[in-house]
Amino acid sequence: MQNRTDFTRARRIIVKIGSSLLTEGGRGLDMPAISDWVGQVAALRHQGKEILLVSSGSVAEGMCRLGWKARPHSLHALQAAAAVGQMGLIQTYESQFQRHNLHTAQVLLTHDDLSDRQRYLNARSTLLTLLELGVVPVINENDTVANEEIRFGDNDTLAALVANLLEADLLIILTDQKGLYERDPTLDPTAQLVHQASINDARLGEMVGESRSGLGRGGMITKLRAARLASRSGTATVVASGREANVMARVISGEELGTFLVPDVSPMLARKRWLAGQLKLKGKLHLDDGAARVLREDGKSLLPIGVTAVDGDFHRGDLVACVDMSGNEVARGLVNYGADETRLIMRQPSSRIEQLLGYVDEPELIHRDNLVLA
Ligand SMILES: Nc1ncnc2c1ncn2[C@@H]1O[C@H](COP(=O)(O)OP(=O)(O)O)[C@@H](O)[C@H]1O
Ligand SMILES: N[C@@H](CCC(=O)OP(=O)(O)O)C(=O)O
Repeated sequence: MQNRTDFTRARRIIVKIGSSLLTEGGRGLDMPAISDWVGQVAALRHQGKEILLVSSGSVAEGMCRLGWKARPHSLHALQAAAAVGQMGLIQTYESQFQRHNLHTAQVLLTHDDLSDRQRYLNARSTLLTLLELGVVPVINENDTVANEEIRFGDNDTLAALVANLLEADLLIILTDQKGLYERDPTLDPTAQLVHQASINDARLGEMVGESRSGLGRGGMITKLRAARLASRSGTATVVASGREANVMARVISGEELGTFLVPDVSPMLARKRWLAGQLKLKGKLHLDDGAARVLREDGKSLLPIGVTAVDGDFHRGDLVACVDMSGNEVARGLVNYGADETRLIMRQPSSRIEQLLGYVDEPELIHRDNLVLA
């Protein structure tokens, strides 16, 4: 997505709503505002868009419920506030989405969940299943177990990691400013809004500053970093004001709102780079002619029935090569079953996986989204 007009084609969209917006100056959740954003998400969902909300606000709401005036410094006090506040946050979203006949799901993640290969696949499958079911996932950091993160409280990064996890088309970061300005507008009211910039533009780093609201955490620094991270999966980022009327649909329609941080690669190239770059091959799957053909020609997922032999010792989430009957590499990808399990289910239809293993993770051995052709 290199132009705003491309956003009309965006199908999978992450919307991040920051603490600075969600809480009315520390006086608890801003219910009318939340009701409005939920209405916007619901309208997009009813149009067939897949929307995931990354919502902050647990610490701020917890502080309000506990009657605390200042953000505590102790990690455990922050974690306690987050645990109390998350209840209010999720209750609010659930009741608001119910009015639009939509189910929500609470998903609490830590950064570790997304760097561990196995948990990465689990999180991905769960979120994709929720989207297929028409549910709107409401994601926040799992503050009860996160330690460093809560101190920096950075849901911008979490939203970018979710964009990577699901190869989202678009990440919309809603905050209390109209976008990214040349300088912090709360310090310099004459600063101009940046409408569009490449995420590689080195000048951006000099423009962004920290949060000064006392509620938000990362300021624009983490938003810029998040946009760079999101671009690794080819995801485009727009930073815009959550107070702008009907902001989500207007951004998606291509209207020039906020700051568009243009990614430098296409999603496909990004995925290839990612698979090629950070992972070591852990094993090899030998494919029969039919499987090699559907992978090469139809871009299909690899099913166990097309595998004739397995080399190596690998686990769910590891990178493996797929070779044809002459030993030529067809593709490589992240495997859904470990080597021993794969040996049990190879040459078998997916319908037999449960009978053979006692459970089913996925019907595919490698999902096409996790597969890159050689
Ligand atoms: N160049 C900039 N443009 C806009 N805002 C900036 C910039 N530099 C720093 N900021 C600060 O970032 C704040 C938004 O970040 P933050 O408070 O963390 O919000 P959120 O809770 O939405 O993540 C703004 O209110 C502003 O003070
Ligand atoms: N998980 C914390 C995160 C706070 C946070 O990241 O805030 P921000 O990115 O400034 O919106 C919470 O819900 O309060």
